[in-house]
Amino acid sequence: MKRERKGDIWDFEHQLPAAGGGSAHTEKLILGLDGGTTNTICICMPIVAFTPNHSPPVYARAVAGSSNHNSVGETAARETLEQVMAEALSKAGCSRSAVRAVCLAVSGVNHPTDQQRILDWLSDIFASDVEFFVENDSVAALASGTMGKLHGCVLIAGTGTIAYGYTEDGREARAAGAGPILGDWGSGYGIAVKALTSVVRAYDGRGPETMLTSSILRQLQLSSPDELIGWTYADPSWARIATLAPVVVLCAEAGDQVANDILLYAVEEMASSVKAVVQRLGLCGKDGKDNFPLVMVGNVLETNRRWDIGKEVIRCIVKDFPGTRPIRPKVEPAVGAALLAWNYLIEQYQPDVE
Ligand SMILES: Nc1ncnc2c1ncn2[C@@H]1O[C@H](COP(=O)(O)OP(=O)(O)OP(=O)(O)O)[C@@H](O)[C@H]1O
Repeated sequence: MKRERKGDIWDFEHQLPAAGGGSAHTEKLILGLDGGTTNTICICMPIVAFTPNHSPPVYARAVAGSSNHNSVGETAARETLEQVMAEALSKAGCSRSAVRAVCLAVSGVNHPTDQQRILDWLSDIFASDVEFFVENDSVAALASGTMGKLHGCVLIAGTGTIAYGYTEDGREARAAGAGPILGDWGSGYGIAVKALTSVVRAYDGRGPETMLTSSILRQLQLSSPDELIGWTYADPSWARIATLAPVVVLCAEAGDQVANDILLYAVEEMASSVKAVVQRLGLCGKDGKDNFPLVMVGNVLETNRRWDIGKEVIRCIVKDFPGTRPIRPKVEPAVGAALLAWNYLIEQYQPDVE
């Protein structure tokens, strides 16, 4: 089957209906899943042509809990994934037989054995002609910025942080993402831990006074830094500690030097993760000037009023790699996952696309 380009719309010799045409009950579908440590999102997208400048059509969206097998165990992770796919299909008014491809991008998939286990149970659920893609969740984040193309680097910074990169010939590399104990200082958790440490150091007389003390105590409704010991021992979970990161930004914006230094350190850490990946994969070319997409995802990189962490990270990277093309995705990672499968199906059907 050949693909023709008509204006800005990819058409497929009438094999694919145009967006909005036909009923959800008869169209072939792609399921895109973004499975995180906190929740799992599944979207259902028809296999239709759409203009590159417009959002991909999404028929249904369902949300469930964690599907990271490291956090919840394999049985619970599988149940969550099955449940969220069933719910998305039900919302779209479609049955499992309409599914043509499934792209599961799940955190905790780090090794070919993880992939194989998921592929095995997916093939028990769906018909034999369904295409499966099982990837780490950073793949969906990258694809959400590149509209399904696996090329470039993605920097994710939320509770945790990781940099992941792919070349067009299928090589991949990652940096950071090993957890806070192993040095993810660019993460929301890393920023918050540095802030809490600074408060304790100031209280002991081991470090400079900082506005972080009053701001963090106010935020946590505590009256003395001594009480931070009980607060951290009570529940040291990463997500709970990481919620303090915005306080650090506010203090830095108000001129606090300690908070400012914590953010500068986080910026350098994130930039060095990206640079390591870009260099290992040669995304920047031999002279370091080639263009490559850098997809930026996660709340740490979202725009703050004055101290914009994402902008500072980009500034640091561009100094070494002027061809960096920063992208803030317009679609969510679950849609990125679906687009990955969409692109693959198109390439399969249209091998002689220009
Ligand atoms: N305005 C802000 N400035 C800096 N950091 C922020 C801001 N708002 C939230 N954060 C940080 O972002 C974290 C949440 O980010 P996000 O929701 O992207 O990640 P997550 O999905 O919880 O974690 P992960 O991506 O690691 O699985 C918060 O816990 C906090 O550390």
